[in-house]
Amino acid sequence: MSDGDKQRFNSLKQLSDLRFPAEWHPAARTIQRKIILHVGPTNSGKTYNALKCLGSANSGVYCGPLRLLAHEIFDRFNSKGIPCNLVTGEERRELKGINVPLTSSTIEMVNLQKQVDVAVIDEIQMISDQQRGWAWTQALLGLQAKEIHICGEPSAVPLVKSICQSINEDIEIREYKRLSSLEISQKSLDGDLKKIKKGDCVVTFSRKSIFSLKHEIEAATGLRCAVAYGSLPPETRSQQAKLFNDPNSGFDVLVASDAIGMGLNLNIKRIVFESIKKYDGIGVRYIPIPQIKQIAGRAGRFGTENAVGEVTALETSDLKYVHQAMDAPHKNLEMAGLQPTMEMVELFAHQLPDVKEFAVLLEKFEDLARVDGQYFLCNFHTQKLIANSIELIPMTIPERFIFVTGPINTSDQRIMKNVQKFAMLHSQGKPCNISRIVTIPEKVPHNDELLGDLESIHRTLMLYLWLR
Ligand SMILES: Nc1ncnc2c1ncn2[C@@H]1O[C@H](COP(=O)(O)OP(=O)(O)OP(=O)(O)O)[C@@H](O)[C@H]1O
Ligand SMILES: [Mg+2]
Repeated sequence: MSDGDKQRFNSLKQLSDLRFPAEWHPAARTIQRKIILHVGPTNSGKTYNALKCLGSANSGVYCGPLRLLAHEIFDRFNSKGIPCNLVTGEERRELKGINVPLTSSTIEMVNLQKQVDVAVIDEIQMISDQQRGWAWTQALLGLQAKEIHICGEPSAVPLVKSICQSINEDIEIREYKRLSSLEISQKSLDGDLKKIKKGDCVVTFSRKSIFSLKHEIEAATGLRCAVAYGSLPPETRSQQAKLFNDPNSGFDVLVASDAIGMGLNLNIKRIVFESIKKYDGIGVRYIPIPQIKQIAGRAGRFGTENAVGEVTALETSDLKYVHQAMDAPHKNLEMAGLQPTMEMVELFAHQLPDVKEFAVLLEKFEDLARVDGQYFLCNFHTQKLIANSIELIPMTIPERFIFVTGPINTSDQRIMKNVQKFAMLHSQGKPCNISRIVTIPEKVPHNDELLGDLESIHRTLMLYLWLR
């Protein structure tokens, strides 16, 4: 290796050194922050209590995992007469002409430059998520708040404690118990859909089976079913949840995927697992234990006639796994995610002028990056797929970074094509006429394929708003 090469290698190693992420946020390090961790099972009032502190603050921010939740908190505060703004990747709603003390935000979009009295970080266990974990780490290390309320599962306690210790911050732990009891049934439904009753939420893991189950249950019981699954737009999901919760809507059963695990207010009496396996992009696997617990925990709702929740399975063979999962002790999280900032990637790229492809650049960063034992580098898998699809379109590194970190479902080929169209227009400096890119169908979709098209159109519109 020549001296020049050595120097360049050292400089690359330095630029990809992620061992001290707390130092990325010098302003937060100058504030004496008080950290309160609210932990407990699903439906134990963690978020409720954290929001009570936020509601009485002079200034504050809520950081949530989903657009749906950010909206719900925004609505909740404003309807109580506490002015609150909304900031998500797709949408900004800012109340004009008055002093607005609060902001409800999706965690990736939270403003770390602003000083506030109180911040809430919800669903902290997501800090270990392979793709999105970095956003929780960033909020935890970077929020300039005098008081930070963190809510989540007990599995996150040792990791959050250890991160706080590493930055010399004290942490107070408040433990919660479920507000309603939860019974795991000894009997399955013996495969008989006729046994589905009002207040049941039937859980299955593919869109196809959600709709076929809905039709089968409606035929077998005469009850009408609302649906909720991941690629259903958040507004529709919340409208379906409202139908199910309203005893007079005529929709008495919910057929849903794991999308009910977070963010929806649901009045479920009993969770019925129709399936306990899911295709994860590679193979069919058992649903992980923490997820079974989170979904099951949705049964039973404090202060309603469904105060005691029940959990069962459609098939006897699946009920055994549900029991095992519910009895299993929780496993502590070990590492928090990190993602380099755009500036870091840009400086890194300057040292490698010969590397033209952005995906290769990301790969080199991944190879060289060093992290401390309690952190990991979030994977660049989707970023690399997006980078490859727009590789031939001329753009600067920061522009590429915006595209590759966008909310893009890379398994949807239609949206991947539209990403290229957006990138092309941007690169040519042309305005984007969205009605030329998507056409909203006039008729309600009546089959699986048309429904898939509609979901793609929605994703494209959301990406358009995000890029705007
Ligand atoms: N003290 C209380 N008084 C009235 N309602 C409450 C109280 N505590 C919680 N609730 C209600 O109970 C429900 C569950 O509370 P919350 O959403 O805070 O639970 P959580 O522990 O955050 O659950 P999850 O893990 O699902 O996020 C909510 O509808 C909430 O408004
Ligand atoms: Mg909560």
